Amino acid sequence: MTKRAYLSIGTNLGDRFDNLARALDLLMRNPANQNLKVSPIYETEPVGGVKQDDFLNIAVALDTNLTPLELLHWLQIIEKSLHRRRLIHWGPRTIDLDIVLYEDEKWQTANLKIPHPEMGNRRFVLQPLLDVMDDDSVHQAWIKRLLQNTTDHNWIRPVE
Ligand SMILES: Nc1ncnc2c1ncn2[C@@H]1O[C@H](COP(=O)(O)OP(=O)(O)OP(=O)(O)O)[C@@H](O)[C@H]1O
Ligand SMILES: Nc1nc2c(c(=O)[nH]1)N=C(CO)CN2
Repeated sequence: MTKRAYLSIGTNLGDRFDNLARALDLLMRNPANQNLKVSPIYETEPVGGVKQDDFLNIAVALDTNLTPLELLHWLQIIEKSLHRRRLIHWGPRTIDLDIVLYEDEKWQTANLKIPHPEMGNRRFVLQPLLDVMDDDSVHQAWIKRLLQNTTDHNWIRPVE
């Protein structure tokens, strides 16, 4: 059964534009993923207290025949192939791919939490997510409300 999934992707190490392009290419190399919609690219202030370079962030919507765990696994393969190293919690990374929403399903396991628990605290997730959200999505009104009410006032600006 095909499901609509929404991902958040961030990068602040190396060639950030190339990292995004490579991540999207790898994402769609899995034939279970179709109908990709990509948000504008935003440059964003690092959130979370670690001093580090600015991020590029995007969100994507896609149809997938993967289960949430299979999708997570595919995202981790992409992170590995882009040589992501996990050094500091909330620290710099070549690429980070998170599942934000998966249809209207809820997951609460050690390895996978959907909706992503931090989304409401991250303008860099909410704004691009709204950009790719389908108008008929059951989530749209909720995401608009989260964006209006978020206490995250770090800057984000679309890249020209
Ligand atoms: N919705 C989700 N999407 C991606 N990973 C998730 C999700 N929920 C839980 N995880 C788990 O989070 C781990 C990733 O941790 P990671 O080091 O990327 O955290 P982080 O990027 O520093 O922080 P954050 O997850 O808040 O962005 C993965 O191993 C995965 O099992
Ligand atoms: N602006 C921005 N800040 C972050 C980001 C990110 O993608 N963008 N990712 C983090 C770890 O998940 C921590 N802080």
